[in-house]
Amino acid sequence: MSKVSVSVEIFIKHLIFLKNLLNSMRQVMQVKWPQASEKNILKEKESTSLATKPICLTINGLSFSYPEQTNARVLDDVSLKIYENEFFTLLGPSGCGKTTLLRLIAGFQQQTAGEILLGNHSLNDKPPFQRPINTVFQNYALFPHMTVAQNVAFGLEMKKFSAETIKETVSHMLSLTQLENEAHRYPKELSGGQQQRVALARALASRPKLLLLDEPLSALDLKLRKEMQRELKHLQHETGTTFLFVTHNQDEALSMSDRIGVMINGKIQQIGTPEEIYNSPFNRCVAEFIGDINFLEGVSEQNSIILAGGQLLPVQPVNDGFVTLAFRPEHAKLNRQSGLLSGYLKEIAYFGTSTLYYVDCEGQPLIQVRSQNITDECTPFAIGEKVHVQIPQHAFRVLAS
Ligand SMILES: Nc1ncnc2c1ncn2[C@@H]1O[C@H](COP(=O)(O)OP(=O)(O)OP(=O)(O)O)[C@@H](O)[C@H]1O
Repeated sequence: MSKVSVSVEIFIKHLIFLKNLLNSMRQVMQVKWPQASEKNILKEKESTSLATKPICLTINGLSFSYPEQTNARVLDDVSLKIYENEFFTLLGPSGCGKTTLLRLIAGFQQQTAGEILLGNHSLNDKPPFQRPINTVFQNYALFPHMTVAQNVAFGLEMKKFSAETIKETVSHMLSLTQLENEAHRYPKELSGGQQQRVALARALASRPKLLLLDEPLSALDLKLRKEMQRELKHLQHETGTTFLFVTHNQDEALSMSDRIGVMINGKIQQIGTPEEIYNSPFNRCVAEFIGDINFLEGVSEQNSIILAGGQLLPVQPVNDGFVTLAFRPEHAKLNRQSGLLSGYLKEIAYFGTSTLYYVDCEGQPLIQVRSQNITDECTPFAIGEKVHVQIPQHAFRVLAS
């Protein structure tokens, strides 16, 4: 036999060995991955259930640049629908264009392209005072020379409601916001939380069709902020007003909203319920912005993905070439025996209710594993220790790039 045919034979034997190895690993791991069709089903379910709801606000292809920034679009082809009585949150990092979008909806700024509709009526040519929309600003913007009651009555007086209606409405709003005892005090005599409630009472008193809230809780300390989050939800429910709430705080968005629109660099990246946004982020930008997450880089190989550390995952890749997989730290578990990944414990951060472990796995970025501090079932892990990371099959998401 010639040298060439011997080499070919060895090469083929290697191939067969590798193929068998792949198949046996596939069977052992049996990882089942979310398929694109599952995502589509989710979308369809959502759109069918929402299709019957009346629409409050429609934004179609909205774009905007500030005059001095003609090259850069602050908003780039933004489209979304908000339904009546919905608590919709626009979530995004600082500078992504959230306030600008609110200013366009309120009419303080005019879009360069696109359309805004309230119900079926275009707002394009309507000045701010003709739009049945109110705004609650970050700094409250209360009238300092007016009492709480006068602040709340202001919008109603401008609209020339009768004295009796104004008295009744102010009393109702002060009761809803628990400000009855503060009616005759001035803004400077109130705490931050009380001022926030006056701003809300004033904005809701004239029964706007849509209330825009621009980071209204950001000036409050954490405890008060949590209290006000619950009060805001309660107020929205009691008044039945549609809320468009803006924040860069993901916890706030996840805990308060019916749906969230994630905005990054002037573009809406994903719209969904808090659970959809958290559990099924559409792309890496969204996944990175919402909560802690781990990314694994890999290369697609037929029906599998080979991780940078050489591990093989039997998953149908969504595209050829490089792929990104994601999983949340709370879905993984540290272990001393075995796991998909292994490495050395690099850092430990204690958070009271949970502990976050950072594991240095070869060929991957630092992997985070969050463990609830509910039991002391195993000897505590120590920095430098060799550990394994178990990741259940349902934890993985294959992300669009
Ligand atoms: N009046 C203005 N003139 C020029 N550029 C502006 C003006 N206002 C905002 N910008 C720019 O537009 C972009 C979006 O700003 P915007 O205030 O809408 O962001 P944001 O998401 O609300 O940020 P934050 O959460 O910090 O309030 C930023 O790059 C900002 O610098």
